[in-house]
Amino acid sequence: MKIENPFQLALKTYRSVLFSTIVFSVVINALMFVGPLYMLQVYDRVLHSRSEMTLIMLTLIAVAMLMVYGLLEWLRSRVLVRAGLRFDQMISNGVFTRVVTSTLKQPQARAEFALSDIDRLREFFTGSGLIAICDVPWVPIFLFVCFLFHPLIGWVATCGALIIFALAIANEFMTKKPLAEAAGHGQAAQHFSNSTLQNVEVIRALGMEKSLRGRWSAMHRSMLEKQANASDRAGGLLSTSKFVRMALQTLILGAGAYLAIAGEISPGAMIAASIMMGRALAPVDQVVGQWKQFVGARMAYRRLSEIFRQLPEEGERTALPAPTGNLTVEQLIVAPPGSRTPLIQGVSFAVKPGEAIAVVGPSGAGKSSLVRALVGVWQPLSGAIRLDGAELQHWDQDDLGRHLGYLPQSVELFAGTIAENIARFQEGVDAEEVINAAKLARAHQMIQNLPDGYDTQIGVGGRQISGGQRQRVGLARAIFGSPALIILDEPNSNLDSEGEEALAQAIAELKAQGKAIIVVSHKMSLVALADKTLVLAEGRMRAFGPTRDVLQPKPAVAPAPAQAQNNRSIA
Ligand SMILES: Nc1ncnc2c1ncn2[C@@H]1O[C@H](COP(=O)(O)OP(=O)(O)OP(=O)(O)O)[C@@H](O)[C@H]1O
Repeated sequence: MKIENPFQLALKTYRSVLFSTIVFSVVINALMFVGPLYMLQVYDRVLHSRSEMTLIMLTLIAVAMLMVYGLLEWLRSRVLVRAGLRFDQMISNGVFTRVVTSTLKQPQARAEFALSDIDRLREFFTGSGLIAICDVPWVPIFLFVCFLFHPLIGWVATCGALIIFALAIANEFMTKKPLAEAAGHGQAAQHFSNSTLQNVEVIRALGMEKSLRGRWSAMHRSMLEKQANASDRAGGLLSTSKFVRMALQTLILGAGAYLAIAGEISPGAMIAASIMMGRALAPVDQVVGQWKQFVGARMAYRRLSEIFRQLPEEGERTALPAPTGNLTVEQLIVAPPGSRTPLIQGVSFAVKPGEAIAVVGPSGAGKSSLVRALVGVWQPLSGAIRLDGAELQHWDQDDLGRHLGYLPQSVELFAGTIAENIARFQEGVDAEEVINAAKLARAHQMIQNLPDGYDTQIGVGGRQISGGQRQRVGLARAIFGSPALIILDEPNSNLDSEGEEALAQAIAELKAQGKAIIVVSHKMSLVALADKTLVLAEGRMRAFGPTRDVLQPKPAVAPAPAQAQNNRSIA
């Protein structure tokens, strides 16, 4: 049996809403007859009989029915808005997860726009777009009534509706391509500006503003040109359809007057026919007016279907017992997402609880690439990474994350307070847990010295604290929740000697607690703490064994004792 994804399920639940929208639309459209019927009665009956009582009664009935009409419109919009919220609730988490996964797997795919696609689709469903479509089936009914008045009136109205519809189709064909291109250029420009603005300080300091602005403005201009192209094409058609609508109102009254003079219809029918034609053309007009929204919603629907198709729902994974920190890596080959060119080739090693391993090697050796695979961010091309015997892919990613401590090279903190960052933004976390992690990371005192302590807002990317402070908070975040395996990618790159000393103490304490630790570092002070060392060069494992054995016999890697100061660099 084919399992439906959350998007298909959400669309399915929308069907019942669609049904009630159709029911509402039926009654609302039936009430559209109130206006023409009222005019017919007033012109052909009341004006002849001059009965004020009849006029008052008719008017009261008409007003009462129009009140029902207003009430139903209000109810319909309430039902749709609520359904829209439900639709959003059903898919937004799924979309967010897929955007994260897709961005990891194919960063160039710009999956983040799927998040605004949810709004676009919801707005279409809850706004006038869907209502316009539900009203379209009424067009033939209203036209039929026009024919009942007189075939000539029916034909004028039908031709009018056909011309307006044909203009809308022509509009779609002529603007589809430039509008899609404009959307593509617009997204590229937005993506570029979003990522560029994250580095405003460098832009200003290095005088890069002009060149980057030039790049952005070229993308922005391309979007505008395509949009202008679409608007140019649509402009002529829009004014033609406006003219057609106005001309039709005149023509129908003219045709009605002609038929009234000829005695074929009553003057009341002439006015009623004009109103009826207005009703018949209204949904056509609405569909034409909503066309852009409709096209946008269709594109959003396609993109969302695609992202759900490409990244199917992952079945519930069997919950594995908490790991002790036994990591084994076997013949690992790793390539970055979307590539088959390996950056890591044939790496094998193991780390046990209570053991620390240092990963060393020159710049570009593949140390961070290895770490990305070890934390499950990059998938191995072949080989295996096992945590307590279970391959990383067999873990639920969130579950795995709780047992992993990871400090990336660039730290990557998020806008929020220090406490929120240390607690990995989990809700309902005990403050003591946060403080314990900070104490273990030797960051407690530093945090206390900040203006608002643990409640200090650190801004986007943690820019409001220093690089060294970021690294200490990042370490506290890595060890929050007492993970079994802790992987630190150059954790001391921004630390002063006091910070390095604190880091060494933290690592020693974590080791004593039985944590398995992997540290990437260029600094001897940290490598010396490791029980074993893995030497990487050009993505390959050059050596692996007890730190003393790996570093001592090779003077090229471990300099002579006279130079072996704590802070010297290796590799
Ligand atoms: N996302 C990526 N896509 C393609 N190639 C990448 C990607 N990330 C890294 N590389 C390449 O992989 C190689 C290893 O990079 P990596 O960051 O793993 O090195 P490293 O040993 O951590 O270096 P450093 O000590 O300077 O941090 C480099 O040649 C780099 O260009």
